[in-house]
Amino acid sequence: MIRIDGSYGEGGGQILRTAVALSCLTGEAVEVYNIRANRPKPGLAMQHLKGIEAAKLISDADVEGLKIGSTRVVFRPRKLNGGKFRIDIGTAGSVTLILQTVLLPSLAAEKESFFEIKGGTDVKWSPPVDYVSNVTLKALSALKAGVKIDVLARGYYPKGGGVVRVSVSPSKLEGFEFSEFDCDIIKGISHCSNLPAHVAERQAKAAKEVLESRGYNAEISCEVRRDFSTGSGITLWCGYKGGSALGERGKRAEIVGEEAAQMLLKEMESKACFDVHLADQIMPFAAVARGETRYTTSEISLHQRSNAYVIRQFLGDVVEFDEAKKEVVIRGKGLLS
Ligand SMILES: Nc1ncnc2c1ncn2[C@@H]1O[C@H](COP(=O)(O)OP(=O)(O)OP(=O)(O)O)[C@@H](O)[C@H]1O
Repeated sequence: MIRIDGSYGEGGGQILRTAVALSCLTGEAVEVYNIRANRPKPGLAMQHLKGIEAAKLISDADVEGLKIGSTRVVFRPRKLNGGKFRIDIGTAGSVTLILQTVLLPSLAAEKESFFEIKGGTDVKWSPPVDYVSNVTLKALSALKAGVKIDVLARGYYPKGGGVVRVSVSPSKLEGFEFSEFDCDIIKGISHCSNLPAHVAERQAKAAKEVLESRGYNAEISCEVRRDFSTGSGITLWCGYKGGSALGERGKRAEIVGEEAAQMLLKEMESKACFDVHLADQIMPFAAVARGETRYTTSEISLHQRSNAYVIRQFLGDVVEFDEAKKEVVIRGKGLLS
């Protein structure tokens, strides 16, 4: 059985998600201990628990330690299944972090998979759903992954209730060399629910002004909704880079727009091809693809290092960091060919 130290690197939820995803895909049982040891409340939180439950569902796994606060989990997958799955996180836990657990193994299932996931679509410390649709999936489609995401409702903190439908086709992933960064036009979505339309409009206008003042063209659409939860946010992207921000009570819409624009601009200042987040998200996919994947990143983060650690336990030394060039080279094992 593969053993993973959950306190490695940033010691957060990422190690657990990558470990469980690779366990489902390879069929190898895994034990993860010291789970989220470096977090103020160590062990499984609801979002992590739901991610493991989702992985259990698609792989018919036998799981030990599946409860809130648990710092050790043993996951023994049986057989990967395609089909229809419904996952209700119950809170505003991130739907995109659930996807980080189930997407990779579902690409290896014999049949197509359809997920309906209910929770937070735009919540702190996780990729906004528009980032996944427009940045993560753009990179995954270069690796030939067949994934489609539809957002039916948005879910914000604290009520959640956002709904996404995701279809995943069995795919033979291939490595890809991502070249230098190139940005023609910045795109974006500014959204709000149960708030006046001017909230989304002001977020978009403020972001556009910042981006245009730096010489970029920006096309930002507005989405004004009446969903179950109340909130707002904006996600911007260009090439393989993104920037986003969320509204909060007492925070002016203009500040939200400016924050997202500044986050994207900071990434665009670097000549790297990927932003720091995409650079960790793509690693497990590239590691199982056939052939080599290469990209530069604005930063070699702890999340990337801990993903490399987990990948090494399952697949050997396939990830290499060139610290000077800030380049990640992944020699894929061709498990999906
Ligand atoms: N603004 C953002 N845009 C895109 N991706 C993001 C953003 N913020 C976080 N992410 C991604 O979300 C994931 C978060 O992983 P992390 O381990 O921090 O989360 P977690 O499960 O909530 O863990 P913990 O609570 O233990 O920190 C990473 O893949 C990271 O790249």
